[in-house]
Amino acid sequence: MDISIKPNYLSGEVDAISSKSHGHRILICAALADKATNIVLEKTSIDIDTTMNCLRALGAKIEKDGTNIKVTPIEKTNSVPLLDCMESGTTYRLMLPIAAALYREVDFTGRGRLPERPMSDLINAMKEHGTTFSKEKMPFTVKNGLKGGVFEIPGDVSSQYISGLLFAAPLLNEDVEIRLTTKLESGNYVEMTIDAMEQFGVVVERLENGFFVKKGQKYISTSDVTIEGDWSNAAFFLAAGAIGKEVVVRKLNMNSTQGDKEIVKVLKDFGAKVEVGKDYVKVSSSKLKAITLDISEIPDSLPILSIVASCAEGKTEFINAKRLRLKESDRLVTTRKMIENLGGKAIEGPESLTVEGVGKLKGGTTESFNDHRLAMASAIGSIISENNVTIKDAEAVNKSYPKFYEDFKSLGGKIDVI
Ligand SMILES: O=C(O)C1=C[C@@H](OP(=O)(O)O)[C@@H](O)[C@H](O)C1
Ligand SMILES: C=C(OP(=O)(O)O)C(=O)O
Repeated sequence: MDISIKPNYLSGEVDAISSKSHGHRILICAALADKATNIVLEKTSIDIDTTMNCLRALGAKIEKDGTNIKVTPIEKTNSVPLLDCMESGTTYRLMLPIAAALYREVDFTGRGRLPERPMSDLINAMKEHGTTFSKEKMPFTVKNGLKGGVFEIPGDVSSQYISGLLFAAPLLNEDVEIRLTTKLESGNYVEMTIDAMEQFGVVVERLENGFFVKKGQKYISTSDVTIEGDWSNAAFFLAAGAIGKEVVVRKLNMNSTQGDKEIVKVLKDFGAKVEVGKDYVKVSSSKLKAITLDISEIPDSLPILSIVASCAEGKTEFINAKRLRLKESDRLVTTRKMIENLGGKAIEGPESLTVEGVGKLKGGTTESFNDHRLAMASAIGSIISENNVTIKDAEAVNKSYPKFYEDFKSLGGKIDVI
């Protein structure tokens, strides 16, 4: 689907959708627990549905009734489960150690760029613990289970490796220590994992250089869990406020462990007017100034922040961005191309992106690059464009935010499908 957006300010209020990252984690803990858990999840996305389907393949029962989801824990089957991770990195890296711990044999497959995204450090760490893989890349068959002990793994490729090993740890018969061989990046996502595990009764100890999970712990079902609002996706509309008129995003948890709640501070640093309420954030524009931002802890915010940077006086530098190349697209390349396609200026470094503030973008034709965050950032870019913005393959938003264009229109956005 290609769409054309007529430049127009967005204004008004919108509810944050359910967090993809929190959703994956609570579904996983519920599927590994001792009895059924009820989860309230406002809206799913392809990635959350993908995790649900993988848990079903492992033998969990997941029933949806509107926004209520009942998860009945995994009962192992005699067949060889097939886990299709679609294009979800989180599903793949979280489910691989879990599935290997539960089943003697399990098949994995995936689509799009996912089989090419990094996995070798996790695969090698699992091989050291007895797991065998029919091939180095999906589709493959995983056999022989997973043993506990000490896992050595880098922390600067994907934090999802660590989250996956942590989730699997209580399923193993030995203590598990995860020893980081580099500094941990995207560390808040690991905190979110530990938080979810603790909510289900599993204690994770933080070591100076890693994590420790004592053997013999069990996931224990908790009372109803509501999936919190998604800060990574709220960021798109909060940014719309910063470059346009007043926008309010509701249903956000100010005490969330989601790293992307940092958007509040970042927009303030750019100079936007930001008001934080009990469960909402209100943003409106002011004179914006360029900043230098270490993006390593909040990688998913780069595409939308580059749109904000296009509006800010001076050159904004996004540094420590090497892992941006490992996402649904190489986001240093695709974010640069998006800005260029829309008539702005961006310079790509090996591990950085510099965006020059140009005030207004020209608009024009860009594409999603099959990356939801690029499609959403381009749509928000239309606000500061002189001409219409055409986005090719705009349906990429379905990966994390299927009702993005609906919400965009509810705030006054003007979209035509072409
Ligand atoms: O664990 C998670 O839910 C995620 C971790 C991050 O990935 P990396 O740890 O690979 O940076 C983030 O980019 C991704 O969108 C979601
Ligand atoms: C990188 C992302 O997701 P994943 O790694 O789960 O594919 C994302 O949502 O931006």
